[in-house]
Amino acid sequence: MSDTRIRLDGVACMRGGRMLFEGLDLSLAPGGGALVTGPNGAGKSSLIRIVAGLLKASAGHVSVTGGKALLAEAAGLDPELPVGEALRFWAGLDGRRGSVEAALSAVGLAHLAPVPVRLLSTGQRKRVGIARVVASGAPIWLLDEPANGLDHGAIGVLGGLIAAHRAAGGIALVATHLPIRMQGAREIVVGGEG
Ligand SMILES: Nc1ncnc2c1ncn2[C@@H]1O[C@H](COP(=O)(O)OP(=O)(O)OP(=O)(O)O)[C@@H](O)[C@H]1O
Repeated sequence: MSDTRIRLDGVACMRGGRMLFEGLDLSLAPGGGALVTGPNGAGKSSLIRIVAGLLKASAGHVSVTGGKALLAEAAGLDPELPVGEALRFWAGLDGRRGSVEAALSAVGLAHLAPVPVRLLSTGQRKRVGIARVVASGAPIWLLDEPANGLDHGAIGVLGGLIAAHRAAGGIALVATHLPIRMQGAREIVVGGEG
């Protein structure tokens, strides 16, 4: 993961004719983390999408080196499939079908592997989304509101997974309006009128 890197220079994001943020610089090397906070509509998700390559910056330069795993609102899991199979579909694309069981255990949901995705609660669905990121093996985690719907214990588990990922040389960029513990992380506050 040594050449893994995120670098933003003077990045701006304009949406719907409104400047959400501009002049944003960010440099994350292996082990690095950044926490993006700000009110509703400030541009947290937009920043994650820019780094994911799904949205073009209005100005500035974006450079991302390394495989990315994105956790967004839509988990992209087939509602009819059992949880384990739904995760194996995605992990299989990365040649990592064998990593699903451990990833489900990491989020404390190994027992839900045979249960159809559509039967999951909100928090369980989010945790399965986190398992999908863990199973991907991607060095760069882009997490958009990963704590939404999680109980206190699960937020602690999430913090531990992010810390372990960074300790192993990964990078985490996390947008959240809930407190998530990320030691030594750069804090980015995006403005906005809410
Ligand atoms: N496709 C789009 N076209 C125009 N404007 C958009 C589009 N998508 C989002 N926006 C606007 O961009 C702004 C920022 O949205 P974004 O989802 O990045 O905010 P956020 O900080 O993640 O908000 P929240 O905390 O509510 O999730 C909002 O005002 C939103 O209405």
